[in-house]
Formats: sequence, structure tokens, C-alpha cells
Amino acid sequence: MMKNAVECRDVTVVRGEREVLHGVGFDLATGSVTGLLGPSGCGKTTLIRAIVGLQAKVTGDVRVLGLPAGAPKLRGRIGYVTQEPSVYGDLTVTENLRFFAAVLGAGSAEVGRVIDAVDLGSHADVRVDRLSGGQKSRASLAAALLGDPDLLVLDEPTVGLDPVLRRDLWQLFHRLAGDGATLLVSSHVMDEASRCDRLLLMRDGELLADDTPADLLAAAGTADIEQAFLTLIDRKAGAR
Ligand SMILES: Nc1ncnc2c1ncn2[C@@H]1O[C@H](COP(=O)(O)OP(=O)(O)OP(=O)(O)O)[C@@H](O)[C@H]1O
Repeated sequence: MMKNAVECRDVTVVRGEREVLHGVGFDLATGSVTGLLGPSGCGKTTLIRAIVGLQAKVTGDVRVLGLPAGAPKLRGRIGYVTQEPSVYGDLTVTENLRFFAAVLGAGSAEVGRVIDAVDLGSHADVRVDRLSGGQKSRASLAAALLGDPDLLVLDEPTVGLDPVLRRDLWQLFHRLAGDGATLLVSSHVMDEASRCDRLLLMRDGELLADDTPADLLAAAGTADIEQAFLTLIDRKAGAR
């Protein structure tokens, strides 16, 4: 098994006329759950798009499962959930997943498995446009779980979910990691940070920290991730 599922070195991205990522570097260890945290607009989605191979104007090195990001062989090995639901509103949950399973060449037994994994069994036969926001995002997550991807990249998967569902989803993320998958989960909710094995803190297109939650808190001398984030920003400003 590869030590790192993702290796980024000096990754820079230009969007429009502006450089929005400025030389970011980090590794994601195989079988870990990493949180990608930072304020709105700091570049989380751009970094995610670079990893899944969808972002234009990327320089530097992005290697995913030992291959350059975007390599055709990575298709089917990465599950990506965007902030927008990626399922069809006029199909039921089951119909959506049967369709995506057929596209991926995943067996039909997979459909029941992923519906159970995201706890949508009671809504399997409901049209997606009649689901709540949280249920829709779980349907998108189920689609990303088809075919047992080695890397799961989830852009704000817990937005709009109640605390019980959020806890259940984080338990699912850790179960998947325990089975060998690598997860990158973005959030701008700092209280989710403690649920991660490792944290990447971003601000203004730069990585402020790449550490375990415990070491980050210890280094900042606080018990609160939000406070640690502010301390790092102040230290950085002081160092300029
Ligand atoms: N299509 C685009 N053209 C030009 N600039 C863009 C484009 N999309 C995003 N940007 C800019 O790139 C920067 C990073 O955006 P990105 O979507 O990666 O941030 P984010 O951290 O994911 O934000 P959020 O948490 O709100 O989703 C922002 O300053 C944004 O204005």
C-alpha cells in the first residue's frame, strides 16, 4: 500500500486573472481523514478541484494514488462530492444510484450497500427533488461511495445536517478510512476539526498549518481550534 494517497508540492492556481493558490504543499497519508478548513473564499474548492483533476491553470506537482492528478486511470478510484447535489431530481434515490452504478460498472448489490451507508434506506424510493437538503447531500455522497473509491474528496458534506447525522457521517468517514480509503473533507465549521486525524488550515490561498488537531492546539496554547486559527494568523502577521 502506498504511504501517501495524495502528494502536493508547490501547487499554484490562477483563476481569472488572479493567483488564488500560492505554492501549497502537503501529503495525505493513506487511510487518514484530513480536514481542509478555512474561511469562505480561501481556496478550499480550488485545491480540491486540483486534486480531482478538474482545475485549469495548475502549476506545481499534484500526485494522486501515485499518478498525476487527472490521469485517466484515476477515473473510478476517486469519489468527489461537490457542494451542489450531483443527483437527478426527477429520479428516486435508488434510480439515481442504479444509473451511476451502471455508468461505473459497479454491481447492483452496491446500490443497497451505499444507501445503507448514508442511512437513506427509508427514502430509497423517494424522488430526489422531494428530499431535504441534508438528504440530497447524503444521496450525492452515496453516489460517490459506489465502486469503493480509494480517495474520497468531500466539499462541505455536513452543511445543513443536524448534529446526530453529522456525528453518524463522521463515524462513516472513519469507518471508510479504517477500511483503507483516504478522505479529504472540507469545512468552514471549525468544530468539526477535532473529528479529523489531521488538519490543513488555509487562508488567502496559503496553508497556515498542517498538523494533528492535538499538536495544533498545543502549538497555539489553546483548547479551541477557532482560537488556534486566529493565533496562527496573528503570528504570521507578526512575522511579516
Ligand atoms: N471561476 C472563477 N474565476 C475567477 N476566480 C474565481 C473563480 N471561482 C472562484 N474564484 C476565486 O478563487 C478564490 C478561491 O475560491 P474557492 O471557491 O476555492 O474558495 P473556498 O475556500 O472553497 O470558498 P467557500 O468555502 O466559500 O466554498 C476566491 O477568491 C474566488 O473569488
